[in-house]
Amino acid sequence: MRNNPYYGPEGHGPYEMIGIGDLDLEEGGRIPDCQLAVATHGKLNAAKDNAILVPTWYSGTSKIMEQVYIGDGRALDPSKYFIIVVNQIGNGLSTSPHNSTGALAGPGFPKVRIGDDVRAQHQLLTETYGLDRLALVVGGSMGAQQTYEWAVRYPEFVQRAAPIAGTAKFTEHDILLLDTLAEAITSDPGFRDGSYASPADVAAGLKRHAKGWTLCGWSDAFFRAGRHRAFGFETVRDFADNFMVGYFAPMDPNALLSMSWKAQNADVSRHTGGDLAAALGRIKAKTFVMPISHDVIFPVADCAAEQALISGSSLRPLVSIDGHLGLFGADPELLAQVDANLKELMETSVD
Ligand SMILES: CCOC(C)=O
Repeated sequence: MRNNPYYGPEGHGPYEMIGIGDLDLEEGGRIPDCQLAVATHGKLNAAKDNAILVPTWYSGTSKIMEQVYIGDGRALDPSKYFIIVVNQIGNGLSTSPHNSTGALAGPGFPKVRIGDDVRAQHQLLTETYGLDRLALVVGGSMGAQQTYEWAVRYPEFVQRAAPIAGTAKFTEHDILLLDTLAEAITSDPGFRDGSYASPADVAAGLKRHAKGWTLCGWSDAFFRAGRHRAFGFETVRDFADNFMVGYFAPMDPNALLSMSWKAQNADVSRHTGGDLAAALGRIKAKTFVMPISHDVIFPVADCAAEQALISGSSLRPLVSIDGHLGLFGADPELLAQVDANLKELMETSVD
């Protein structure tokens, strides 16, 4: 499926495409002429010390980060900071299965790791913007995985880190969860091992994928409180069959599967031969670990266990019955807690 119309500036702009040359991948593949879709907000100051990096999460793009987290008066305030939102490789805007050609197209797209994204982002920031540090790296879910990778891989570069609703090493439970969600797609005969002509051919698989995400992305309390009605849907099934199915239906299955594999294999202890404590011990950034109270994918306990291994860090649970997809910003109290913590973190001086 070439150039899925869902992934364009109309729905996700403005952003610019920035080439970083050939990207050799940790798994052995190579992306020739790798293109990153980048959205910036605000201006880089003369000292080049007001830059904030915001990576993107699974299924998301720079657009939702702009809509939900960035604005005058917010913690991520473009009038104070130069905010760089980089779309992860494989998310449909940056180099991805549907916009690649030849052997890389569709099912041929190579395995991309979190570390590949972070190395590509580091190259972008140093070459395009001339940065030698980041005031903050902040991201949700897979954005948190990239935040941890940044803080471990480039400890001198990252002054502050705010992983929201994510972990540095994906858990066994979560690996099984994403296997199940991926199989919901690949078990659709219309998927044809990734050689489908259009996402519409994989509608049944994407629908099952969406219903799985309905179960793990929100919380039982969210539905019990009738929060789905805030989205305009009377019943839980209506919310699942319309909002969630409608969300995933236009997306490229190979892009989703590329990001899913990436998420499953997120593990900063790759830097230290499997020693997670040693990897997290490398972090120099002032770190606020910010799980969401009712998140069933990245429970507070999983995030707290990692936070305990990061010197000088602070556990800042965000209370919201919305669960993991509280990230989408439907709970204003969650966003208020995010901003209060990020503002406090940004006021924390770093040597
Ligand atoms: C499992 C990763 O989920 C997101 C939303 O990134």
